[in-house]
Amino acid sequence: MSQPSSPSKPAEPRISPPSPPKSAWAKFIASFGYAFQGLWYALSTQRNARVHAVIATLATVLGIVLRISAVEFAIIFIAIAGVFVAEMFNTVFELCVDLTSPEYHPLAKIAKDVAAGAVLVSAMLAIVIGLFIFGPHLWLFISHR
Ligand SMILES: Nc1ncnc2c1ncn2[C@@H]1O[C@H](COP(=O)(O)OP(=O)(O)OP(=O)(O)O)[C@@H](O)[C@H]1O
Repeated sequence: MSQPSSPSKPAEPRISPPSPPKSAWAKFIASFGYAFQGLWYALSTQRNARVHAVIATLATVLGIVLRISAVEFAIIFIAIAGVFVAEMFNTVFELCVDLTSPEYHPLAKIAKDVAAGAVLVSAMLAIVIGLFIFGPHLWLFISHR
């Protein structure tokens, strides 16, 4: 088992402590703000999340160019969201592990590796879905040229 030379240090979040919102509405609105801060943290610190964002944009443009159906778009968006959600939970696990086990620990390794494996499963499923949806459209597009 190879040990990391120094376990990864999570990027310090540049998020100032929230001041407690007053009304129920203010709390509700603030919760959206916190969620967007989390989304921005994942996109700005995780290279894989940015790669997923680029692939998701390309898949959407390809869907428009190939005029895939609404149902096919819905399936593509579900696949895209699945990969993003897996990547964000992977980030959560990495941060929790780094917080609780900054030194090397076999269980920390397993936790991080399993979380990364979940992202891999969702990405492989997205590739299969992409092949099933775009494959026939691309075939028609190419064969009619
Ligand atoms: N505290 C630790 N104890 C044991 N092994 C660790 C520890 N931290 C990291 N590792 C091992 O190193 C690997 C890489 O860890 P790291 O935190 O850099 O994840 P990563 O997938 O490279 O992160 P990112 O998605 O941010 O690039 C983990 O999958 C795990 O095998």
